[in-house]
Amino acid sequence: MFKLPLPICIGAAFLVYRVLRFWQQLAFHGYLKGYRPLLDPHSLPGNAIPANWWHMGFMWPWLQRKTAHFHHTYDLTTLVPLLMGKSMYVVASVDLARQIWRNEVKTHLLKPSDFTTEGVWGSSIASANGDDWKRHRRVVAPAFSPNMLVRAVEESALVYKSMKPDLQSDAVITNMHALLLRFTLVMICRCGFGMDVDWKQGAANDGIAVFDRALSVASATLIHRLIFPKWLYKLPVRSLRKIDQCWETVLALIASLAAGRQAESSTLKELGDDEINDLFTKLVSCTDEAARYSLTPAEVTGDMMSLLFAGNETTGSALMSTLVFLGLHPEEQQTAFEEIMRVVPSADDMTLRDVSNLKYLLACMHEAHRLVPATINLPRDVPEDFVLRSMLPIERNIVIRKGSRVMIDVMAVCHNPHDFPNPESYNPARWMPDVKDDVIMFGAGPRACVGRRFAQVEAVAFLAHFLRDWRVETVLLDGETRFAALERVLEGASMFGTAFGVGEVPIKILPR
Ligand code: HEM
Repeated sequence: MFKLPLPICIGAAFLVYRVLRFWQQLAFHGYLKGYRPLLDPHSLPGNAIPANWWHMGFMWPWLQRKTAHFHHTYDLTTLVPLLMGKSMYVVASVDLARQIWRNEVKTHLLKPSDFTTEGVWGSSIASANGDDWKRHRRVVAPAFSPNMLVRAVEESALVYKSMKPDLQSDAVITNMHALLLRFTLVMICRCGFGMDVDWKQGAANDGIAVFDRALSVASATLIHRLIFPKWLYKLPVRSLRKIDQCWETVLALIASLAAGRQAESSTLKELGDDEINDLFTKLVSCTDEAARYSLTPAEVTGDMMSLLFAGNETTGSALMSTLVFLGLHPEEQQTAFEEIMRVVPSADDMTLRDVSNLKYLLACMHEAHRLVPATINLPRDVPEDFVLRSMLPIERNIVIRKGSRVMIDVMAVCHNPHDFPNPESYNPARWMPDVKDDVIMFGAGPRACVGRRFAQVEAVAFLAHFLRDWRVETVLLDGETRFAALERVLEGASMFGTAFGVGEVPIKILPR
C-alpha cells in the first residue's frame, strides 16, 4: 500500500486543522469583512518578521493608516489569521472607541496579558484587571494631584534651564529626541518620585545615580523583555543573559528604594511630619496593613516601573513630533509663539494657570500627536457578549462575542477622515476653541491614561519655555519642499522603545 512520509501527514493534518479553525473563527466573528493574514501580526513571529507582501507586520496599523479598513468605509472589521495567532475585532472610529470605553466596566473588559508588562514586572496599574486594578488605581490616581501639577510647572523650568547648555543655536541638532526623553525621565523622577535626578547622568555610586543608570539600561532593553519569553533568557547566549542580569538588578534596586522610602516615611510620620506625599511615598505607604487600599511590595515595584515607563517615552515622543511639525509649519509656530508671549509675559513666573491657558500650544501638541500617536493600538479581551452600534458601511448592531478580543486601532481612528477631515494635514485649529476632553491618544473611560494631565502640563510648560527662546526649523534636504519633508518624516516614523514616534529628526533652532 502507498504510504505518505510522517512529516507530510503531520503537515496535512495541521493544514486541515487550520482551515477548519479559520472557518470556525470567521463564523464566530459573524463573517464580518476584514483582514485575513497568514500570521497574527501581534504574535511573537508576527512581531519579528518585517512587513512584506505576505505579512502585515506588527506596524500594520501605521503602514495602512490612509487606506485602512477598506479606505475607511468600515468602522468595524475583523482580523482572522490563516495559519497562526489570535483573531480579533478591530475598531476604527472615534464613536466605536467611545462605545468600548463606555462598556469597559459594565462588561468587565480585560487587558490581555500578552499586551501588557505583567510578564516583565508583575501586576501593576497598567496590567491588572478587575478588583486588583481598582486597588492600584485608587492609590495611584489621587497622587496625580494639583500639587504634583504645580511641581511639574516649577520643575520644567529648572530642567529646561539645565538642558539649555546642550542646545546649540544655528547648528543642526540631531539628538533632540534623546534630550526630550531625558527631560521626561528627569521630570517623572523629580515630580512623581521625589528623587533629585540631575540633568547630567552622574557617575557616582549613590542610590539616585545608580538608579538613574540602571533605568537607562532597562529603557534600552524593555522591548526585548516584552517580546521574548522568560525561558529564552536561560539559554547560554551571552547577550540574553546580560539583559536578564540588568533587569534583575533594576527590579531589585527599585524594591530596595521602595523599602528605604517606606522606612523614611514611617520615621517622618512618627515625628508627626507626613508632608512628603509624592506619588512614590503614597505608593509605599500602601504596603502598611492599616492602609485603606493595600498593595504588596511587589505591586509597588510594578506600579513604579509602569509609571516610569508609561510616562517617559510616550511624552518624549509626543514632544518630538510637536517640535518637528511646528518646524515644518512656521505659521502655526508663530501663532503658538504669540499666544505664549500674551499668556506668559515672564517665563520666570509661569504658573499652572498660565499653562492651562496655553490652549493653542496644547492644540499644536495634540495635532502632532494625532498624526503620529505614541500608542498603536488598545486591545481588550471580552468576558461577556456586548453590542456595538456600527455606522459604516451601514447602521447596524454587531454582537461582540464572549471570548473574543477587540482592538482599538488608534492609528486608523486618528487618521479617519470621517472623524478628522483632511486627516493627513497638520491643523491644530481642529482642536480649538477648547481642546476636547476625550482625546483619543490618551484613551478614555475608567482606564484612561492616569498621567494624562501631568503629561500635558509638563509638555506644554516645556514647549512654552523652549519656543519663547527659539524659533524651530525642521531641516529640509536639498531642494525638498516642506510638504515632501512632512512625507519623509512620516515615512520614518517607527517604534522607539515602547512608544511610536518620529524619532531623531534633525532640527535647527534660532534665537528669538
Ligand atoms: C503623551 C503621553 C502619554 C500618552 C500618549 C499616554 C497614553 C496612554 C493610553 C492610550 C493609555 C490607555 C491604555 C489602554 O487603554 O489600554 C494610558 C494608560 C496609562 N498611562 Fe499614559 N500616556 C501618556 C503619559 C503618561 C504619563 C506621564 C504617565 C505617568 C507618569 C502615564 C501613566 C499611565 C498609566 C499608569 C496607565 C494605565 C492606567 C490604567 O490602566 O488604569 N501615562 N496611557
